[in-house]
Amino acid sequence: MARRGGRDEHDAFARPSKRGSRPRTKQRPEHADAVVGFVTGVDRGRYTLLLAEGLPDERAVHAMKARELARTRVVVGDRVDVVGDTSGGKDALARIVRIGERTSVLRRTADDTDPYERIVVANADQLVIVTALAQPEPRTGMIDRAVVAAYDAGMDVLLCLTKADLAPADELRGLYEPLGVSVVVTATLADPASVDAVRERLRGRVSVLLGHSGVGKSTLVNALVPSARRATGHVNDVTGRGRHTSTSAVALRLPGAQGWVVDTPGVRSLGLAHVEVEHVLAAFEDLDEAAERCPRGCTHLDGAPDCALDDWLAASPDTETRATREVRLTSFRRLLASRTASV
Ligand SMILES: Nc1nc2c(ncn2[C@@H]2O[C@H](COP(=O)(O)OP(=O)(O)OP(=O)(O)O)[C@@H](O)[C@H]2O)c(=O)[nH]1
Ligand SMILES: [Zn+2]
Repeated sequence: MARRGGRDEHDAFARPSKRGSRPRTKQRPEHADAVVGFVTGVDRGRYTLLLAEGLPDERAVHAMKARELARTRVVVGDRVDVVGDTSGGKDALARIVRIGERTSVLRRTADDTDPYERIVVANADQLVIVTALAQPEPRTGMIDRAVVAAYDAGMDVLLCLTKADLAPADELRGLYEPLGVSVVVTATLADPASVDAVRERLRGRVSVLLGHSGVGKSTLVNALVPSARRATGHVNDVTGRGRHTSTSAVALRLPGAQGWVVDTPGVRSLGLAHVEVEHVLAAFEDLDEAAERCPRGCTHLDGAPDCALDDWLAASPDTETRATREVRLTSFRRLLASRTASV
């Protein structure tokens, strides 16, 4: 359900024609010489971009935002137009003049540590929820919430269950597959070949990796992108933090330009205050259709008066369909309920 493509606007920007089809206005300088860059890193107002991705003149450049974008946030995954010194030389500094329309926006809600709602990553296709099968024990409340955040953002979900050498995956698989979540099981250290299934699911896509400290996310990232050399190890008992000092997201390219993984070392939870039920519902075609007959403002939760999802279940044509629908509805309602659960 993640929308790929949608690059037309950017292609238009990249077109070298000086007589572009867009009107010139005084407010918005044309910047006909702008080129498109992909934001791979953000560090205190300094952006790292990849230009001419996949072309012979592909290069990384550093850039700042143009003054007119001072109040606009640029995040990892953004496609931006840049002007100025785009040569990619060591001291070259380009200028971001426009941000491309975003196909998806993964947000985190304001919380105790950060009073602002923020966009974490733009234009990602899928959220990879990295969860250990043991050490630490999986917490389904956290997984549910991440699924909600991804569906709200318009992203697919891949549940990556790590440390399969320590515990079986059947139970979690049974909980999440009915929600349309793809599941892969890995044992990165004991069985490096198990990572191939993850690689397969990442190919050609922009994927955000999200996981709690100690689940083996850095170990996985290092297996996927050996040049990344993410710090791995145990959690600091005193601070409760991992060894990472950086907290901003960074996009890492899979070998052979087979897609991007965005690591989010500082993001421990996404927060769901901004989530709209309708966005989550849209990820479930069958339920979405059935819910068209719900009363206005229906919460679709268990016991919601006249919720058409109950009628949809009751109208199952046979026992097998009923069993499938029941699992799906129960799982969906569990997801919705996780929005307001305290964790
Ligand atoms: N048994 C087992 N241990 C693993 C596996 N993958 C990683 N580990 C171990 O789990 C611990 C945590 O791994 P990391 O990769 O550092 O975990 P992380 O999720 O990046 O955590 P932070 O570094 O705190 O963000 C390390 O001691 C790893 O060696 C696995 O497949 N099986
Ligand atoms: Zn309803």
